[in-house]
Amino acid sequence: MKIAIPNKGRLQQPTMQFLQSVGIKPLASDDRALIIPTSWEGVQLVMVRTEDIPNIVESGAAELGITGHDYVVESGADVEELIALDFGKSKIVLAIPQSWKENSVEELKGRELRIATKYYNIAKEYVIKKELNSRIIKISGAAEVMPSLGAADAIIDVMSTGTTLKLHGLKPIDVVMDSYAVVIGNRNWIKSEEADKINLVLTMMKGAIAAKGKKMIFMNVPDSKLDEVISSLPAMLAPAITRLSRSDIWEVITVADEDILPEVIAKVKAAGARDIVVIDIEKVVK
Ligand SMILES: Nc1ncnc2c1ncn2[C@@H]1O[C@H](COP(=O)(O)OP(=O)(O)OP(=O)(O)O)[C@@H](O)[C@H]1O
Ligand SMILES: O=P(O)(O)OC[C@H]1O[C@H](OP(=O)(O)OP(=O)(O)O)[C@H](O)[C@@H]1O
Ligand SMILES: [Mg+2]
Repeated sequence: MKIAIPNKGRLQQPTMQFLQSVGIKPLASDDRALIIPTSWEGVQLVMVRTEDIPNIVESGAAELGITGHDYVVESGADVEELIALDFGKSKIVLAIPQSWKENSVEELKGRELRIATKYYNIAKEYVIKKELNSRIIKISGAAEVMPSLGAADAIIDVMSTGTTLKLHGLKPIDVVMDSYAVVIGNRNWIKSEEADKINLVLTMMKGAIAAKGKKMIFMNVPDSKLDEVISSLPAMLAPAITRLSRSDIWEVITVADEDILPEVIAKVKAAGARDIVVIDIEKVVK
């Protein structure tokens, strides 16, 4: 089976890291190779442009793909968005020159606008919905420079921190949509001969996401301290407890989010836990 992934750009590195956490590791091949075998027998990565991935997956040339939600909508491809990922987060915004007095899209009604964007279809639908008197100018990138060049009045483009807009004398006045990286699938993947393999890949992807930032904590607790240690754990952490053979020591095992780890360790240690061991969790398959 094939997974189409970005061969360059913003999503490339985080996609590779995500696949690594799933256990899908690219095997060394020619740097220029666009189809790469992986450590999972029968799973190949197809390296293509982020914006082409929805159409490639719709065609069935790759069963799965990782791309941006914005490109799924823009392409109009009939694919399934299977898993939302926690990277590639951005907003597609309408931005106008800072020097304009208008601060909302409503105030732009009636004004003639040329909007430069690489999201032609998204922009088209947006200006109709907002009843703007606009002409959409399709460009391939560097939208932020178009207003100061005089090639457009406004833009619809990706914003994350807003630094690029500010640098070019622009201000966002409306969010057209939120975007994030997604795992997409061909509509007929379930009928594919490789459905079992695809299903396993999806299960492992969800497992890696569920495990992210989660730690397993083991500790030894003397009989006399057990109640105190258990009650010092945050309420949602339901621990497993086992008595160590032939001793008055209990082993207490629990799972905690990374961000509350220091607090949990400090509390259980103060309550009498010893030999505290913390282990990364790789997958949580439900
Ligand atoms: N600053 C950003 N922060 C987070 N996500 C972003 C950012 N910029 C773009 N993205 C997201 O990354 C994906 C690809 O972005 P983009 O269209 O900029 O292409 P790129 O990967 O940077 O390649 P190119 O070199 O063609 O610009 C899109 O889904 C987009 O929403
Ligand atoms: O709001 P900001 O945090 O400034 O981010 C927004 C910028 O990030 C992206 O560009 P990228 O860095 O991917 O470079 P590119 O122009 O080569 O695509 C996007 O196209 C914007 O230009
Ligand atoms: Mg970019």
